[in-house]
Amino acid sequence: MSILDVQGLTKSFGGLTAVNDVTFQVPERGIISVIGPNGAGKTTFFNLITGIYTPNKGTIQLAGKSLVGLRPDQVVDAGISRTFQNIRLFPSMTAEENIMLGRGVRLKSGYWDAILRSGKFRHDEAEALDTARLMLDFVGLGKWRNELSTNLPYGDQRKLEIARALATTPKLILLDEPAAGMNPRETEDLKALIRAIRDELGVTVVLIEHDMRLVMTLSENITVLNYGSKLAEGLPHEVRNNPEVMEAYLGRGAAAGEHGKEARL
Ligand SMILES: Nc1ncnc2c1ncn2[C@@H]1O[C@H](COP(=O)(O)OP(=O)(O)OP(=O)(O)O)[C@@H](O)[C@H]1O
Repeated sequence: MSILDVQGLTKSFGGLTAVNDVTFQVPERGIISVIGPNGAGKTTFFNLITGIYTPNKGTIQLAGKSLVGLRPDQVVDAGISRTFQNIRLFPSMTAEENIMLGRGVRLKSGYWDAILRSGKFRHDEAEALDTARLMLDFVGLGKWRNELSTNLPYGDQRKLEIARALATTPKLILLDEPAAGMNPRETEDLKALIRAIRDELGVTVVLIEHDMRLVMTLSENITVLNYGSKLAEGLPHEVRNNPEVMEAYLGRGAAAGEHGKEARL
């Protein structure tokens, strides 16, 4: 059964159709990748799902509930969290504080509860701390709990962002280029972590990724976007051997030269 069901999704910026009539279904507890050359519309697609942009056309349903028109925080509340292409941590906060901030979205106590430090607020705060610690341990960063996030090694900062997204207890997590800038060992660790997110937490994973080795070995299904439209969809070996997909990557001579990783399918 699909946990995420996207039908005919379209988004234009002026004359440019960044996402064009895309239909996309994600099975519950799947690990699915969205790939495509630079500018193909991948991040815009994530921005539509997470309420940052409103689509011109199309529907988005999470477990049967429509997400179109919801604000980003409401989408998180509905059960989708995400990480971003560029690291978005608060450098002057500790690893634990960064995660508690993520968990804050789920808390129900309001402004006056906080001012008055009501029982509800203290309960929520304790729960947020528990979740933060649990998620830090889950991603293997327990030892960095009280360290400023800026002092963490690069790969660990990316893991911290994943922990923060997980702290909202999502049904589905969207990872935007999680391996960007990672060395091969960090990428291997990331692969194991993504599998654990699905296997141990039961969270469905959708990732945008340019590292083809990671995509091909991790994904159960791959959707390829090109100029905003869905070019192909299928199992990793089907996508890898699809002549249209090869053309989309290699046909852009500049992309093959500048982004060698992308060109190697
Ligand atoms: N807010 C915006 N306003 C105008 N154009 C935009 C906006 N956001 C994205 N675009 C355009 O939409 C197209 C798709 O961009 P998008 O960032 O979604 O691609 P991408 O596949 O994620 O690329 P990359 O792999 O380089 O991150 C690009 O031509 C981009 O310039």
